[in-house]
Amino acid sequence: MLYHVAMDVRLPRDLPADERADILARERAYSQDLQRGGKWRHIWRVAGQYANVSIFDVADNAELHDILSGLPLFPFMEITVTPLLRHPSAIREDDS
Ligand SMILES: O=C(O)CC1=CCC(=O)O1
Repeated sequence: MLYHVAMDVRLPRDLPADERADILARERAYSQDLQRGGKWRHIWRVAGQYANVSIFDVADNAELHDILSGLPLFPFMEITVTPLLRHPSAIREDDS
């Protein structure tokens, strides 16, 4: 199943710099591992915001929840999930 996931990052201003750097490094590694595995298909920065829009390709709601709740930044993000399905007018064969 495909999901559109919007993540808004809200890191506390008083988070110590070393903790911030550690969380961001772990977030990057976690995300890139899932991208290599094909479950995190796309990640886009939202211009002008500390936010991203991502497309996940996972088995079901439970797998998506496990992935999202495992994000090192999970405690510091507002996440909005929108399930997707193929549009009847779509012509690309590789987007479902
Ligand atoms: O910077 C972000 O948008 C948060 C994030 C999610 C995966 C990643 O590497 O950074």
